[in-house]
Amino acid sequence: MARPSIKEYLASNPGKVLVLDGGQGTELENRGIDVANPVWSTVPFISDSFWSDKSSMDRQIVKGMFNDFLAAGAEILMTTTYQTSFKSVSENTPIKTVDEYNTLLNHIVQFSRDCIGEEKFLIGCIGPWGAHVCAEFNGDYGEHPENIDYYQYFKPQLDNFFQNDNLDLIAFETIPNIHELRAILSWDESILSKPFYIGLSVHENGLLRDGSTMEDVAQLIKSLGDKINPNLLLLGINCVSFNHSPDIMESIHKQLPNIPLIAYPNSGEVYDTVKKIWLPNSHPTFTWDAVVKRYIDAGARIIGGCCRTTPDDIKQIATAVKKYSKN
Ligand SMILES: C[S+](C)CC[C@H](N)C(=O)O
Ligand SMILES: N[C@@H](CCS)C(=O)O
Ligand SMILES: [Zn+2]
Repeated sequence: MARPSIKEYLASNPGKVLVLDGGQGTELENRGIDVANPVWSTVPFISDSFWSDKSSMDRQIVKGMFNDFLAAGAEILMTTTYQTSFKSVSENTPIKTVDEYNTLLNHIVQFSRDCIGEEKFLIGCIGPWGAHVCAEFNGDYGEHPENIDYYQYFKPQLDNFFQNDNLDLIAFETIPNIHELRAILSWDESILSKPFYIGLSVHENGLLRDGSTMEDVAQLIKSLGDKINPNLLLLGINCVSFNHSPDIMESIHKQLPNIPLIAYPNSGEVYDTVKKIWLPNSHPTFTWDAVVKRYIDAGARIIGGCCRTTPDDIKQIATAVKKYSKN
């Protein structure tokens, strides 16, 4: 394989900070794909023509997105599979069986690998239960979040991703609820058998979207002691407000100084879950230069952008990473 294991790579290059790509779903939307759909950014991959017609418009758009993130400086990119759980797909598309679902995931991963080449790292992206019920920004998992069978929900996507050698790292992204976090952290190497990370969805006030504090999160992790899955490579935040993200990163680093961090905030706009549109909020007062410096000082090893960030944002991140990391 052309690539080293990401775990070994990060360990043997302690000053290296990898540049991640930007908001894929919103970038596809910027380029004309209508993602206002129950499977959100999975939508282009559902049509047969994406796979049968090599010159299909959607195929060119997805390829163009990867090319532009690469050209901007991304060194690690993800599959566009945030809302591609078996439950979301089987309830909302003509794909109904696990076999058909595995074929879909295999095609998406291979297509993504072909787009980025053999040298770059590829992340298998898994959105939270909150993506399925559109609660990733409020953490509202109903009256008994502790009773949700998270493993059952994630299992088909995990089973596929963990056996696919094209994927270097698995992402549990935009996790807004501490019960879901507890469930993921309870799975050992027999379930999570290669490197993974967890991206938390955190409110502007620094609380997990369900109201849990970063102290609660840290306590949960510390309570695992040496039972923590050694494949947990990084912890961090994604799709949180750009402006508030450095404070949140510093708070996590203070609680958990030994865990390598990952950060990829959104633009600071706010998602309207009913209309499925982005509304302006606080305008950025910081620059990527300032934000990236603070992330690196707080122990970030992977930095990129989430929703509504574009190749231009990734270019600015890459420049700042070069300036502040000991690459
Ligand atoms: C990260 S959000 C913008 C993804 C889309 C959302 N789960 C929805 O279904 O509308
Ligand atoms: N990986 C997803 C994140 C959604 S919050 C995307 O970039 O579209
Ligand atoms: Zn996002």
